[in-house]
Amino acid sequence: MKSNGYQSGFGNTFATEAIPGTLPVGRNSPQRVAHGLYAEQLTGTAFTAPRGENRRSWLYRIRPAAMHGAFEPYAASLASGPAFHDDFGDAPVSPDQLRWSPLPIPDTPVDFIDGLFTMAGNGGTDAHAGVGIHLYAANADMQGRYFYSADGELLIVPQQGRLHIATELGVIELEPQDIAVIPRGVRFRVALPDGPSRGYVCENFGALLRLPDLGPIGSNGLANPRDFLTPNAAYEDLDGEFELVAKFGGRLWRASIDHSPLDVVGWHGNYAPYKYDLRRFNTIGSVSFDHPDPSIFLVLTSPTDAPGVGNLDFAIFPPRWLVAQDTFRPPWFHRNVASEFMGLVHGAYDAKADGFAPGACSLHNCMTGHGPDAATFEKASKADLSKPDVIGDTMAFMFETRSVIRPTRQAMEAGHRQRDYQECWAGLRKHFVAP
Ligand SMILES: O=C(O)Cc1cc(O)ccc1O
Ligand SMILES: [Fe+2]
Repeated sequence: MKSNGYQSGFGNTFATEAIPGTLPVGRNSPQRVAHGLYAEQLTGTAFTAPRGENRRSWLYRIRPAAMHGAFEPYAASLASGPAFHDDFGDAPVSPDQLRWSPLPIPDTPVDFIDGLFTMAGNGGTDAHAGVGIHLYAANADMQGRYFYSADGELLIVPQQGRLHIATELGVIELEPQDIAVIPRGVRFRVALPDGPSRGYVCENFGALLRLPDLGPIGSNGLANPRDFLTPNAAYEDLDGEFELVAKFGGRLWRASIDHSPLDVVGWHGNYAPYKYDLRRFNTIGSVSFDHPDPSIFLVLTSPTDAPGVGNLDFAIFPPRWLVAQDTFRPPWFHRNVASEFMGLVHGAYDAKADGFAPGACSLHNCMTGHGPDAATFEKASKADLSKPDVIGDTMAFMFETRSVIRPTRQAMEAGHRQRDYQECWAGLRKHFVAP
């Protein structure tokens, strides 16, 4: 399925048709839809959600989404069964700092769905709160099968290789340093134009992601709404023996389907996938002294009922100038009430000299001490502050949540876990000399 381009704006009410004259005018559900299509509504919020929060779209499609065989539990072709689930377990979570090297690319054909490996999470779809955090490593296109999650919206952060995401509402083409959000329920298929591919996925069980308020920053800055792109309608009219894989209640299910569900010829509404190029982020920082709190790096937030407290905050650490005077310029040592899962898409991260390669990830839970490693501390404490410093080649990110992030058993046991991570602080020497 080819891209038909994009419409710009965050959360807009869009109207798009792949064949002219598809969308009904002045109503949503006429007695007969143009071109013999079916009308179907897809809601992403409660019917009665306040207008500013209300999200729904009307889809005009070749066959209704109801048409497929019975679902049965999905047994992945992988020997160990699906590694993609919401089993965050009830085992005690240690407050240790944790870090993992990049997930190895498989040496047998594995597509995006079978390549998903659940690392950590909290809450769940029933609680309408929390997140699931997953890595993917894949090398094959999803062929003859389609996927949706009924549990949460999917924030996709590719790290290696482009993703061609054909969705019911149109095509999204992503490359590393772009992100995409696929809403709960929207069916899609992922192809990998570059072959071996890797990245991160955060499934959001809470309120839908939105742009944060800007407070005293004003009416512009950080991620600007017009840089968010939603696809124009595109469809395929395919009959065949296909599979529909669903994530529902934290588990994978499969059903046979005798046609492509990507058969939406036109749609209108404000519940739709979108993408954003992280390089468009307008980065704001200190031009006097001190390293600011990372809230200035917020791209998207899923709020909770508590003012200012995120269910999921998605922040990035993009290229920027460091000019602060009399300041330790990299991230300071800290302990936070929030829990932080970090990844690196590109380059190097300014708090870690070694061991945090693109594709790696780390987890620093509530009140767990962390910060620059010994080599970074040594270098930044002696840096010449009379000159500005540019961090050119970097794109790190953080999924931050209000609740403790529980690493899965498979993540704790994984071969790519760096069991010696805490050693990165061991070289911090005692400098104190009592006067
Ligand atoms: O490296 C981290 O742990 C993330 C982080 C970055 C920063 O600039 C300030 C605080 C913070 O938690
Ligand atoms: Fe941190």
